[in-house]
Amino acid sequence: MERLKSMVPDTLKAVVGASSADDILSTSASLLHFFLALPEFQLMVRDLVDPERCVSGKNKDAALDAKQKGNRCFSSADFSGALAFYSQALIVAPFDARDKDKNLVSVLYVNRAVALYKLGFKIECLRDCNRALQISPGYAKAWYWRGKINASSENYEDAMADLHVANLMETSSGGKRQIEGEMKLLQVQFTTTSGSLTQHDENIFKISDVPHEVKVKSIVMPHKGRGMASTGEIPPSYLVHSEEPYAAVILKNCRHRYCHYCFNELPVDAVPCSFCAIPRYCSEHCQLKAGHQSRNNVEEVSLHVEVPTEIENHIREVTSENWEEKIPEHFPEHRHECLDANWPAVLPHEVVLAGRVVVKSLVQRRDLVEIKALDLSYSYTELAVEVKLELCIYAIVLLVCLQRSLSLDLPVNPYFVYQIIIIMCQIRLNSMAIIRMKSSDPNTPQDPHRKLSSNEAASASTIEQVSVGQAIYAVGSLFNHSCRPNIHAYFLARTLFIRTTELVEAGCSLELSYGPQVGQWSCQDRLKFLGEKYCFRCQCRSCSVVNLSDLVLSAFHCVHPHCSGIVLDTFDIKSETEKLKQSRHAGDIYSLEPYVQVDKFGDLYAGEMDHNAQEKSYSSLHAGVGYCLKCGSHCDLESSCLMVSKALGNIKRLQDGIVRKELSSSLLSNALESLDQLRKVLHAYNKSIAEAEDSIAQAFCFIGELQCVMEHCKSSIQILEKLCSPDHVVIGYELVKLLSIQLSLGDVDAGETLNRLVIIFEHHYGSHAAVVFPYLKSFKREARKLCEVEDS
Ligand SMILES: C[S@@+](CC[C@H](N)C(=O)[O-])C[C@H]1O[C@@H](n2cnc3c(N)ncnc32)[C@H](O)[C@@H]1O
Repeated sequence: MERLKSMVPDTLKAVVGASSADDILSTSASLLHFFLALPEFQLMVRDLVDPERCVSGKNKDAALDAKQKGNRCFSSADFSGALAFYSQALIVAPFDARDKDKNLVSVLYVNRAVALYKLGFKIECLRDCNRALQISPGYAKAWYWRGKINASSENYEDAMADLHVANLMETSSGGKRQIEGEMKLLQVQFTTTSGSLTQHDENIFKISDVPHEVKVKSIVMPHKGRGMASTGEIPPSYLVHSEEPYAAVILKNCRHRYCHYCFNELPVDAVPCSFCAIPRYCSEHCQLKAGHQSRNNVEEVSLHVEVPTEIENHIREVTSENWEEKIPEHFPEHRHECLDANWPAVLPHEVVLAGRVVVKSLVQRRDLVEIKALDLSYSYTELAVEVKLELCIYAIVLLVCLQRSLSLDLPVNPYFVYQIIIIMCQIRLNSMAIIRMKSSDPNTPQDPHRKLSSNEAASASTIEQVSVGQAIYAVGSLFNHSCRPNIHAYFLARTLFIRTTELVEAGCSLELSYGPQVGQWSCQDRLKFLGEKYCFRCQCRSCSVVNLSDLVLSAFHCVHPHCSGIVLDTFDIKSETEKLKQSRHAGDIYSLEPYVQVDKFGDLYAGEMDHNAQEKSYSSLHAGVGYCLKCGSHCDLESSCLMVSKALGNIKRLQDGIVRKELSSSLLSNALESLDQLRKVLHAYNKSIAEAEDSIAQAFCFIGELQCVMEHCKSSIQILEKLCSPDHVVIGYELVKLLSIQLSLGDVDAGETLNRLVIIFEHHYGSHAAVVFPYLKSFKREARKLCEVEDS
């Protein structure tokens, strides 16, 4: 991209930079004309679409090489290593390649099944045996291992039938003897009351919670454009919206860990795309939904002997592809991208997402005259020159790639470039990051029934949110932003869910947070982020009134230790004064009374005032730079700032020590001293203190001093409760940490923490709380045990 950008002549760059939304068509024409005549551009596009140069193509030699490495690991009993190499081989193995006389993919599935068997992954082993048999129904080894795994799961009837088929298919006498030995053993164990190893796909969520009757409608709001509002009163925790994405794409750094369709964590028996070496799916179900087609090169089974009907039925049942299950009409997102093309692997994920939107729109309209995908707002004119140039170039590259890799006759003309630019601008403004909770995903190997104990519990239970995908939701995009939202959005698989977090009155707008929230970011930072990322100046109420959180987030303490007043520096006081000018509600300022001398503002808010009175009051606030807003005492901000920066330096060194796993006692004692200093000079609710408390808690966790971890964790939560609110979802995340420590310590307060945690999570995730946080179950079990011990 940088090379292409640098080739654009300055005059053309200037035209693009100065272009407005109305000029996109003419700018597209000039740029397209320039690039189509540029040999470097043609070379680059050829690399992106040429199957010969494709990095994402299948490669038999690489597959055989990985298989051999897997075999070596297996021989030395390194089954995890073998599993990894067989999985790697499956990703690059061409679907029709042969290994000696067998289909290579089936061989690899069976090899992986055996490694999974050795590692105790029963369901995964069975699934891999089935996959091998669906490609090669006559593969004796696959039947044999299917029999073994069914037998070990006490599924004797199936096991016997599998071994019977294995024996029929096996051609070597040694092999037959082994199978017969196994059958004899099984005969002894055989019981008809077998527990069946049911094959279910755990990665597909069964969503029982559907939105209640619709209580939302689209409205047009002053300064915010379209938005969504309630039609009647909506209770808290009410599911107001759920939606599948118009199009979605996985982030590049998540390709190896998450399913490319549903974005859940991949199981150990992930299924690769049969045609290219990039996507991995958690199941055939996801693979099919992403656009995979049923295979027609399945091998024939030829049985030379008479077999009983039940065995014939068993073979048919196991080997027939179970892909005919009813899948709702769905656009195959990945299908057009995997015809040996490089571009989906190489171009940024937003560009691939734009490609998916374009193709879906074309396929749905069934004509190639116009792409009219989404009716979403976008910004172009306000974008920086470099951003505009990049968008235009990517649109041209994408169009040419789509034209060459699709069998559709897609015209490469300025009008199409223009439409793709608009789609890219819509994606910039409206796409949502699909989030997963790290270490709390329902499909992580973490066992939700495991006992929480020792300092492992303390360190493992930090909730981290990870962006795994980017998606466009047609209706979800209409919800506007508020820095104090009244709805909460989250994802299960690809589905977006939106729930109220408070009682919403009839006609009230429903607004979620695009990222920055009161208590987490300062007002200035929120405005900056929203301006840069979404091109708007936030008009939510929280940005126009004075909030305690905005005042204290980075404030200093009054020089009098017992005064709770706030001392602001120039930067904060300027912006807060600006808000005061806008404020017309006395209540906004009176609620700050414990921290600010309200009398100073007098009747400022009691309605319309004369200009001089306003000026006088504001200037008295201006005079407060470095002065306590409550008692007026002066604070030497210069020396305070120096002290804070030194103390924060020590906290940073402690954090680095934790990351490097090198924690000396001097690092910890310096950090504790620094925390004391921060407490002296910063306001009691300053966010830096909460962060320092948290880092120190982590350090104590590292050395196993759980009592200290608990104390610092509680202190951090107390500050966050003031900054956000006691029932904010981030408090829930912090309570997870505290609870796991309390459980490890056998602290009886754990029950109370658990109750708070459950209330917060159910408030934000409703009946999905247990799916999003599967370990809630083990927390409940542990807390119950603790209470029983206490009672007895
Ligand atoms: C995802 S869209 C929301 C729907 C949009 N209002 C529409 O008419 O399509 C985001 C855009 O809505 C507007 N918007 C959303 N929240 C806003 C807020 N708090 N203040 C001002 N504008 C807002 C901005 O123009 C922003 O770029």
